[in-house]
Amino acid sequence: MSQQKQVMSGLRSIKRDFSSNPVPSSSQDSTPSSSQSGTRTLSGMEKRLRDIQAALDERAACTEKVLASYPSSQSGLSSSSSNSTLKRPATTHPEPANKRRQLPSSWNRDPPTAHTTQSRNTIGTVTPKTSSVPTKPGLVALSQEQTHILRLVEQGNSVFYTGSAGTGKSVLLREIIKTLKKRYSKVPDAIAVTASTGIAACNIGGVTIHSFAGIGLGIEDAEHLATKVKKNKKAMARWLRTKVLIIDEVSMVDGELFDKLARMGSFLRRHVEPFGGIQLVVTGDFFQLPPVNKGGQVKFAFEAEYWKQAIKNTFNLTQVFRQRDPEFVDMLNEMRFGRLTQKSIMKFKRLEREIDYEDGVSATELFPRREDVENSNRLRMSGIQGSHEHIYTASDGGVLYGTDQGTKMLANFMAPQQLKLKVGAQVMLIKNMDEFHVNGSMGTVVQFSDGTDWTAYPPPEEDGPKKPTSKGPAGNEKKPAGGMVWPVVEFLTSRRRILIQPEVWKVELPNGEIQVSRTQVPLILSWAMSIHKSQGQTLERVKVNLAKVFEKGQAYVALSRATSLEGLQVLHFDPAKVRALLSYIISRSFILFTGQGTSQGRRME
Ligand SMILES: Nc1ncnc2c1ncn2[C@@H]1O[C@H](COP(=O)(O)OP(=O)(O)OP(=O)(O)O)[C@@H](O)[C@H]1O
Repeated sequence: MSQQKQVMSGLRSIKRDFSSNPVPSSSQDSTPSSSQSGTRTLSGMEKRLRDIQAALDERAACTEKVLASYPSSQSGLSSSSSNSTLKRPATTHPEPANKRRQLPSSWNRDPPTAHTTQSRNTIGTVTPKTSSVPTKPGLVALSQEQTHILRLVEQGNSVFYTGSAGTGKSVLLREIIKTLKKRYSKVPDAIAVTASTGIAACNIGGVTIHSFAGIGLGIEDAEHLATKVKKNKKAMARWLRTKVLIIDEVSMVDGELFDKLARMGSFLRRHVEPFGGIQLVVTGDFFQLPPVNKGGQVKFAFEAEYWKQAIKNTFNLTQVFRQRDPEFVDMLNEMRFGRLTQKSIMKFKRLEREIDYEDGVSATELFPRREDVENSNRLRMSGIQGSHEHIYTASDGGVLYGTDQGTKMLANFMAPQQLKLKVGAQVMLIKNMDEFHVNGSMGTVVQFSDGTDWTAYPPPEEDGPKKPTSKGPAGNEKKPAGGMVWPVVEFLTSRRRILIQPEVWKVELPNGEIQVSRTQVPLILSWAMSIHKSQGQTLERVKVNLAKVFEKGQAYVALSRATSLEGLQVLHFDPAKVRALLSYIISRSFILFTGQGTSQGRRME
């Protein structure tokens, strides 16, 4: 029975009930449950929580009204419901595919499927034609709550949706972008896809919010910035033509910046509403990485003056897809909300053990600093003896190529400028290929080949003549004279050997102008990875040394990348480390918008 239980996270309210999830006195709890508040004198903080709860209830009621107006027959789900409350889907969700937050260029070329997302193969493999290409697991059917949000966006509503790690925010965002781009296919520049940071922007094929707005560092006040934009034809055109502004990883958007953009939009578009009436689609998890603190007090976007006015619909995705073990989901949620029970603390501490992976593919160690990542990967590479090193140098381009800005943008790509590989190197795929080989899939380089004797995957014609498949044993490198050779990777989960050829990444403005592009083999060394780059990633084997984690939110981001407790090793677990961001958020009452999460998925009623 428990295996059938859907893994849920988060509430849409603080009206939670801890009776089935008691928090012992030893827990890290600092926020009262509302059930307690009615029975004794309320503290100042409790009163504040209660007041904001009342305000939140009002807003939720408004959102529910909008939902209720949406006809259930359009949900596209078998278990559609006209009930305004977001319900748990009636059916068990399909097998989650390991995907990371990225919108590969190949994604856009997919034929549109009704509210399903499917990655597309672009790379060769040795898989013989007879092995049928599975399609089902790769089809990610949006859950009911994801579909509701998509519908609201389609109806032109400004929306902020959040959810704990692994609740499918990125999957939904990809679908929203795809749907909107299709709808506005005849209106150039209508959809602006942006994110708070370069890395996050690259992951969704967009630009940074600064870049979109044309504000440089954005230090001046809104009036000055607007005057600056007026003198910049391209930036001005973007502001005027944009119909929908998408902002991903909003937790890292500074509240002051949000207000400046809101005001700029009003000036530039001569429209009294924040952002000049542009529809907003904002997503992120405020419990993950916060805005970069430039010395002063951090102000989150939800604390911005115009936040409430700009975004009338707030949602919390509750169904966790990344982790399927309810115990792990609960542990992560306790951590997210700073309510770690003694039991969970002990459980996390027990994850210090070494894990011996018999297949030789070790866990990806997540580090806060890039230098540690590079050193770790370099050390492991140099430990591989007797194998020739292949160096792949990226081919870069775009209108900003060669400028400082362009160089910074290129540095945000997951794909490195120079990729050094050997037979035996542990790698991670950084593009989606098919349902089993996705961004985040781990494997080992087993040989290099020019690809002449490899079949395409999936085969172009089911009944066509079979081409010979490469059967080179691991380590048997083929180097045809004068030709390029590409790495062949044996993937951990599928056990398939796939020839990996270059792919293209682009930073593109809404008008289609390519700011920078990079063509590179879509692999990175994966013995180690930075926590920043891991954000949005789904990893089966993860190792984190919490003694090295220093930034707020990093511990939660790092640990929540793992799909299971079995594949997670945690060194120096310290509950204090994971509390840091929470105290930030609680002090700003954001918890009220997200609530307590459990595997049961309690919601606002
Ligand atoms: N509707 C769905 N059905 C099945 N699997 C899904 C669905 N939505 C998301 N997933 C899967 O869940 C995993 C996590 O999804 P995703 O990366 O979108 O979550 P997220 O909320 O963006 O996480 P994070 O905040 O940690 O980046 C992925 O493997 C994704 O394929």
